[in-house]
Amino acid sequence: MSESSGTERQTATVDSDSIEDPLLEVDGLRKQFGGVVAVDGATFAVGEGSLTGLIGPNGAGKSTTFNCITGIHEPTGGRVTFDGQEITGLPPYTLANRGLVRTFQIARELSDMTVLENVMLAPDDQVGESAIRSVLPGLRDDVIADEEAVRDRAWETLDFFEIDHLAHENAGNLSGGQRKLLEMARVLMTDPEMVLLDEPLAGVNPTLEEKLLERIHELRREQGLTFLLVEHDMDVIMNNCEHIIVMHQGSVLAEGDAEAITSDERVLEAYLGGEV
Ligand SMILES: Nc1ncnc2c1ncn2[C@@H]1O[C@H](COP(=O)(O)OP(=O)(O)OP(=O)(O)O)[C@@H](O)[C@H]1O
Repeated sequence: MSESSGTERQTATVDSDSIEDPLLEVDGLRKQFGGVVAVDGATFAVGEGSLTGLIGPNGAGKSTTFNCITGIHEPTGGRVTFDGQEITGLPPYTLANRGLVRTFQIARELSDMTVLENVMLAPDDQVGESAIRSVLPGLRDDVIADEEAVRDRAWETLDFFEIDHLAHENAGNLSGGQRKLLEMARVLMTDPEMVLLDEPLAGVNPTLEEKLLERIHELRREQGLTFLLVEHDMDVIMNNCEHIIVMHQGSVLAEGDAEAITSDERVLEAYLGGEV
């Protein structure tokens, strides 16, 4: 840093209050496992319709933050608000009914079912209650009874992700990348407003990676969906996310666009000091 500037070093920090139209707000989130404080007062917001990246060195607290938002872990402290309503500690199926979902790996028992069956069932581990109701939340009972509607919607979703040719294949036979597309198709069937993606591109080949990213951008553009993405691939984050939140040691170190983040000395220091 130049001493001659005479001013405070410019950083990428953006006050979360400055996020226009926040859909998700995380305020002072804390999660402790015994003596380990995994998340230590994380505060940030995700703008409606944005593709926001959550990054940080190994052990920064990204996955734990994710799990606290999506009802996998109960936070030790702090508050999570979605669409203006507090959702702190609510279970995944309640969140899914409100429009906040995350992708899940295809469970072992679903591997023996076909791709179409997987999509028609939707993630009942996520939504719970009636599988059919989970597929199309908010529909009237008489409509829910119409399995054909669910089937049509399932085919449309498979077509959108270009895995309709795999409809009758067992999910267990898919490649890693095809599984990721199926996981996305399953959450899309719940008609979400916001999707949280934890490492959606891990083990995905470049062709399918491009396809998945294209679909994410299309869903934002055409349906106004909001995405929060945890991803270790920096190129993916920098090239696709308009807003990036950097976590370090359980709290938010900096946030801003790719240019601001890559020129923030504290971010570079955090990564150099970490194991990345
Ligand atoms: N269930 C748990 N029990 C005890 N400690 C945990 C648990 N889950 C996470 N931790 C600890 O909390 C800290 C944050 O972990 P977390 O997995 O959230 O970080 P991360 O940023 O997602 O890391 P990575 O990029 O390596 O996945 C780490 O020190 C981790 O060892």
